[in-house]
Amino acid sequence: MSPRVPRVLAVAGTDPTGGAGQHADLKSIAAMGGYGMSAVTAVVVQNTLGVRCVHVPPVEFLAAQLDAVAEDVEIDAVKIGMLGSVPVIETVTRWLEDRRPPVVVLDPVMVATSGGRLLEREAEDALRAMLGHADLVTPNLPELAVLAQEEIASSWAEALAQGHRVARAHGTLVLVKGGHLTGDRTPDALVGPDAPKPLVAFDGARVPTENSHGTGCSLSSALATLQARHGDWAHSLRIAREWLRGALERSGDLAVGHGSGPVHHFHHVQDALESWGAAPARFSDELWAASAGVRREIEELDFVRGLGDGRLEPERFLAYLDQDLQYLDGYSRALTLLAARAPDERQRLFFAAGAVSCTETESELHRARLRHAGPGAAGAGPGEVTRRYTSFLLAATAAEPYPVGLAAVLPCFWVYADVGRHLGELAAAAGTGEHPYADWLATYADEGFQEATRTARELLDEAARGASPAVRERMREVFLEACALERDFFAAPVAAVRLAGIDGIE
Ligand SMILES: Nc1ncnc2c1ncn2[C@@H]1O[C@H](COP(=O)(O)OP(=O)(O)OP(=O)(O)O)[C@@H](O)[C@H]1O
Ligand SMILES: Cc1ncc(CO)c(N)n1
Repeated sequence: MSPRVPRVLAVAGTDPTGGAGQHADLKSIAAMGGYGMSAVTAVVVQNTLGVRCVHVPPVEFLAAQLDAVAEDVEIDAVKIGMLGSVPVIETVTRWLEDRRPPVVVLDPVMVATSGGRLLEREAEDALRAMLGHADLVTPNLPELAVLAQEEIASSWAEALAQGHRVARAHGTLVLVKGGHLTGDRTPDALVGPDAPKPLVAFDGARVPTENSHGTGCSLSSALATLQARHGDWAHSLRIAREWLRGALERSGDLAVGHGSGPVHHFHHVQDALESWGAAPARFSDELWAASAGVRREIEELDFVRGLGDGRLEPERFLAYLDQDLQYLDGYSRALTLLAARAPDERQRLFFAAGAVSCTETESELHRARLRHAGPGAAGAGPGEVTRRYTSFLLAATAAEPYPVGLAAVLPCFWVYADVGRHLGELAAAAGTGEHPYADWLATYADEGFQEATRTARELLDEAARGASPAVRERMREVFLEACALERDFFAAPVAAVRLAGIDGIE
């Protein structure tokens, strides 16, 4: 009877960044409902950018690991990955001869996705000689060519024919994988020794991502696990492919490394966690936490305290409003640029509406105040911080990737909404009588503004999910830069008024 939770052993090398090798195997085995175990063949110093060096422990040590597992645990399937050298191949072969588990999947690892050899060239013959021990061999196209001792197939039809020659020569099943084909399809097919026609073939559109570190390891260990449970290779391949597609599509949820990143092995578990009410980890939460220091500095500014308790001198407030009006002009243009670049109608409308509201509602409030204060209240041109902040916004929204533009405009929503909420509390605490800035405070504490802030945050999280690690890093930088500019902006009117030497301020 097939075990409900198959016990699957990965015999493979390591990847300290967790995306390939036995780390990917253990995650994939667990993701497919198996119990994962691992014996180390080689300790590999690598990351998502490349392989740095390889240490092969004495083979006696590997043999002892294999025996320790087999003497204690009934192994339902084994997945063999990186072997590296002839003595390692011979050790694993001897173990298979003695204690072969019912399912053996061999991924003939030769070169990492990131480049870097993982099999010595002189070990290729020994690896070929081992193929007959496997039920299924899962080479990528360059590995298939080495096994066939032929040129790399340049079309899918050639790859299938080559797969059949390897299957026939070694009496095993071969999974011919199209991951290395050029073009937008990634077909996979199972080819047996008896006929060139595949036993089963699947096709699918290539997932547009650079995050393919460890896909081969992940697919082969998922297949070993599913096969131990179902005993049907075609069915196992169908499920494994569907899962791997999700793992590739959701790889952007992970922010791991600067090169070809890992796939998200547990994307389905993340969905389950969210459906159980576990708070999803949001990229915006990370950014918010990183900005805590700057936000504290904002709350401690004289200007902000005075605005909250109503004691702020009117001159300071007018100097601030004057700059804010000019700032809003730039901000509105930045939102318009984002609207033009938005990938869908919802986002386009959101930013276009934001641009309108900025110019009409908020600016009107400012103008009314400035008019009320009489001639001379409006200063000359934009101050240094106003100029710096608006130039930064326009550059980010016009010339950087769209998600980076989103990160640049978000603090103006979010920090303001947060300061507005904080000011509301200060105003309530100050309590008595008419608050001189009540109408102004109300705009930012307003539910409509808070709602717009929530939407802008959701859009940023959505964009971050599809972004590369490099773009996410840039989003983080730009978000923090915008928060620092918010702080400088709140601090500027005091500085400017001081510089102008207006009486009664110091
Ligand atoms: N961008 C992609 N979109 C969809 N499927 C992909 C993509 N990249 C890889 N795959 C699938 O992943 C599986 C393994 O791919 P591939 O042939 O590239 O393995 P590999 O080179 O052995 O991987 P690695 O060396 O990274 O472990 C195949 O089923 C392939 O179709
Ligand atoms: C240890 C190990 N095995 C396999 C691969 C192939 O991706 C890798 N990069 N590292």
